[in-house]
Order: sequence, then C-alpha cells, then structure tokens
Amino acid sequence: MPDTKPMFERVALIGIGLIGSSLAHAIRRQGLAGEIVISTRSSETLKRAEELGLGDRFEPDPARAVEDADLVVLSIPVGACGAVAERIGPHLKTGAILTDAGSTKASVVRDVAPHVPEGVHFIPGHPIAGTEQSGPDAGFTSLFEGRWAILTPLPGTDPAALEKLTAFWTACGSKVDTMDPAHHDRVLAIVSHLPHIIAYNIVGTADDLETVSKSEVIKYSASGFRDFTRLAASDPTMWRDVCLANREAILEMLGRFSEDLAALQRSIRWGDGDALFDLFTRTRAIRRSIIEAGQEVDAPDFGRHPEIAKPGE
Ligand SMILES: NC(=O)c1ccc[n+]([C@@H]2O[C@H](COP(=O)([O-])OP(=O)(O)OC[C@H]3O[C@@H](n4cnc5c(N)ncnc54)[C@H](O)[C@@H]3O)[C@@H](O)[C@H]2O)c1
Ligand SMILES: O=C(O)C(=O)C[C@]1(C(=O)O)C=C[C@@H](O)C=C1
Repeated sequence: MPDTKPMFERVALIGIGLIGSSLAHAIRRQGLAGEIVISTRSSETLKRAEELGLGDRFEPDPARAVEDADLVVLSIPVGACGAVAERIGPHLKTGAILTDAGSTKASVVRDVAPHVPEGVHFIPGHPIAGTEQSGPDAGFTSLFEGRWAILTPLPGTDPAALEKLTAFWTACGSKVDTMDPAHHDRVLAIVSHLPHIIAYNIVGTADDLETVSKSEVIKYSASGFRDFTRLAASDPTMWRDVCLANREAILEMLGRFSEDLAALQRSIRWGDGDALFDLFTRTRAIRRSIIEAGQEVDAPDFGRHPEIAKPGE
C-alpha cells in the first residue's frame, strides 16, 4: 500500500476500450485512485475487464458506478456521450470532476453539459494518443506517455478542478494543453480526422478497383499503403461518430484538401516537375519539424507485437 493518499478516492471509468483500459493501467501504476469502478455497455466487455483485473468493482449500471466517485471519465464513442450523461447526471457527487476522452469536443460539450448538475466540475478532455486497436485487451500503461492531452474547460471552470485534472493527466505521463472546444475541433480535423478519412478512402478505392485484384493489393502492398491500412482498420463506430460530430470542420478541411489535390493532379497532368518538387520539399520539412519538436512520428507496432503491447508490466 502506498503511504501517500491517492489523488482520487474513487475513479469511475465509463467505457473500457483502448482508452478506458489504458487509463485503468496508468491509474493503477501511478496509484492515482483508492478504488477504480468500471462500467460499460456490454456485459461481455465488462466481464473481460474483470478477467483482466482492470478495476476493483464492475457495475453494469453507469449510474451506480459514478455514485461517490471523485473523478468520472467517459471513454465511449462521442455519439453516446449525451445519453450516458443523461443517465449518470443525477447520480454525480457534488464536487466530482466529470471529464471525457472523446475525439471531438464541441459536440461533447453540447450533449453532456445540459445534464451536469450544479456543483459538478465538467471539464472535457482528449488524449492525443491511440492506436487502431479497440476493446479492453488493447490498453497499455504507456499509451499516454509523452503525448498531449488537450483539456477544453468551459467559461467559469473552477481553477482548482482544472489544476487537479491537469495533475491527473500529467501523472498518466501526458503533456497538457488547454484550448477552446471549437478550435480543438478544427485542429484535430486536419491532424487526425482527415488522415483517417483519407486512409478509409484510399483503402476503399483499392478494394473497389476492377483492374487490380484484391489479392494483388494484399500481396504487393508496399509500406506506404500498409500505413494507410493501419489507420483504416480503426474502430468503425468511433470514426462514424467523429465524422458526424465534427461535420463542419471536417468538411472545411476536406474542401481545402480537395482543392490542393486538384492542383497536384494538374501538376502531374501538365508534367510540372518544379511544382511537384516544391510541394514535396515543403512537406518533407514538416516531418523534419515534427521530429525536431520531439514528437514521436512512428506509431509503435503494438497490435502486431503483443510482447511490447504492455511495456513495463
Ligand atoms: N482509439 C483512439 O485512438 C482514441 C484516441 C483518443 C481518443 N479516443 C476517443 O476515446 C473514446 C473511446 O475510444 P476507444 O478507442 O477507447 O474505443 P473502444 O471501442 O476501444 O471502446 C469503447 C468503449 O465504450 C463502450 N461503449 C460503446 N458504446 C457505449 C454506450 N452507448 N454506452 C456506454 N458504453 C459504451 C464500449 O463497450 C467500450 O467499452 C472515443 O470517444 C474516441 O473518440 C480514441
Ligand atoms: O495513432 C493512431 O492510430 C490514432 O488513430 C490516434 C489518434 C490520432 O489520430 O492521432 C486517433 C484519434 C484520436 O482522437 C487521437 C489520436
């Protein structure tokens, strides 16, 4: 038993997929909770979470799970947040912090805020860390290490609650930034949502070709295409909800993307080597800047190498 008091007496994790289970591992390792209570929609997933020993208590009913919890984290598809908030709202303890891990923020604020009782600190959040895997077996302790967690506090947020949630993500290994929800959604539209949409599309296109067979696509897939297939293997429910929830920003970025793609297409058709070379030089510099900024650029191969899936365990 650690001799210091945990940061939270009771943490309720609602949703125990990749993000929820990674949080459970990180909370355990850092001793951040006296008790971890887990609730999720399907009884099979809840049973699996219990088998994996991810929590101390397992509650099919989210309303019971959040009772007396000091921190409640929703790690569920963004489209489900409103209904779950409605269910748990009346059972949240005064003074509790309610947060989430959703990939979009304006929709979560819109759907969750109306159900948050006075005296509960609702601070939306988003760890910019993940893989294409999902479910309770996919989580690992180091997922958040060295990665950004973005918090999007609402006007009037209690500074002490924000400080505590910041300390929580820091203890999980993250660097923390705060941002306005709408700005978060535009930034993530270009750095995360569009890359996934492009990946889904290119893999779908390859699958639809008449002149190249599916077996040739699989047999000769070079590493560039394989990188796209990793993203395109991400959870369909999660990404359906992201596309629906962040429609405006995604359509704005897709519009820009399509214009730029048309210009690139024209350069290729007209044999404009200088234009191609200039663009490719500019984009190469972006990757170099990411590396210089100390951001991890290559996704670890966790899914295919389970032996490195749970580092430090
Ligand atoms: N996967 C990533 O790379 C990643 C990264 C950062 C944030 N996120 C966000 O975190 C959240 C969780 O993503 P994940 O990757 O852990 O997903 P996941 O599919 O691995 O897990 C989702 C969990 O939510 C539960 N769930 C689904 N619908 C529910 C409902 N209606 N009510 C209650 N529980 C429900 C499932 O049973 C499961 O336990 C999503 O909002 C996602 O946008 C994902
Ligand atoms: O690396 C991946 O596989 C991810 O999809 C992680 C990723 C991302 O786009 O970077 C996906 C969605 C998130 O909300 C945050 C992180």
